Amino acid sequence: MALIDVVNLSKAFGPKVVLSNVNLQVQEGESLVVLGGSGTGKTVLLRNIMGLLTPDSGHVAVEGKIIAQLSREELFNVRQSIGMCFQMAALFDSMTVFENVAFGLRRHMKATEAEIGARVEECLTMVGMKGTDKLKPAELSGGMKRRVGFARAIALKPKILLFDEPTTGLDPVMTDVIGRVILDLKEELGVTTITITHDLKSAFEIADRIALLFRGECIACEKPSEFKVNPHPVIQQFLRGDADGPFLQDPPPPKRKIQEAHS
Ligand SMILES: Nc1ncnc2c1ncn2[C@@H]1O[C@H](COP(=O)(O)OP(=O)(O)OP(=O)(O)O)[C@@H](O)[C@H]1O
Repeated sequence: MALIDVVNLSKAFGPKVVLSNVNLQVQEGESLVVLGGSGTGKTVLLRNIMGLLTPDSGHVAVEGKIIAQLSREELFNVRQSIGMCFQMAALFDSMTVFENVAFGLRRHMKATEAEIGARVEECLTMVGMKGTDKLKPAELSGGMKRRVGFARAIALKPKILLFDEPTTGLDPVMTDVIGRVILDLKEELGVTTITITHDLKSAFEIADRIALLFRGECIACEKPSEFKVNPHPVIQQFLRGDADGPFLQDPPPPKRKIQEAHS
């Protein structure tokens, strides 16, 4: 049985169909990377997995439990097993790094201050942020903020980690650092991960399998080596990062000659 099972998932907002019959299975310990153009429903997929959105049809099951059918208490328990790493880290600006990482522990665990302190230090060490506990988010770089967000997400020892565009806005070197941190977390903690990214280099490093969403449908979900050579024109255009091809709904502006562009 897959740990995360997305079955014929469809979701629309008014007339806008965002996800249409999406099927994805993620096995325990596996790392799935979800690619897709802007606005193709990648975040909507994660929000359905977390039970923050309800499918119009189809379902998401986590450990065999259909998310949309759970009671509040059951959903709360399933969410405890999922660590969410939000786009741009989403830290509480008024709190220190320590308080940000301790936040979930204080709310969900009956632990002494010493136990909380030890767990916060352990999590910060795991993401290479030891010694930053007294800093405020404003004092951190973008990459450091993401790592603190990861530390907060792993604090409650989740079985599943969801990363929503963990490298957006970071330079290529920091993007690589974040990719390595995700790999380390997966290996050290044995967690199952779903990562949404636009960064192909990290995608190929992190993924056991890569899925591509296109116009609401999942058009591929396969090993990186298979994905790379999949002849589907949308996949090949996405890999090339080329404006010409079937990927864009509207045709791209015509290519101008270099001379014209500089005149
Ligand atoms: N709660 C909502 N109400 C109405 N429309 C929504 C809602 N959530 C998402 N959408 C729409 O669904 C579409 C897909 O959004 P989503 O955030 O999943 O895209 P994405 O693939 O994650 O894009 P990006 O890569 O740009 O972050 C968008 O057009 C968005 O406006």
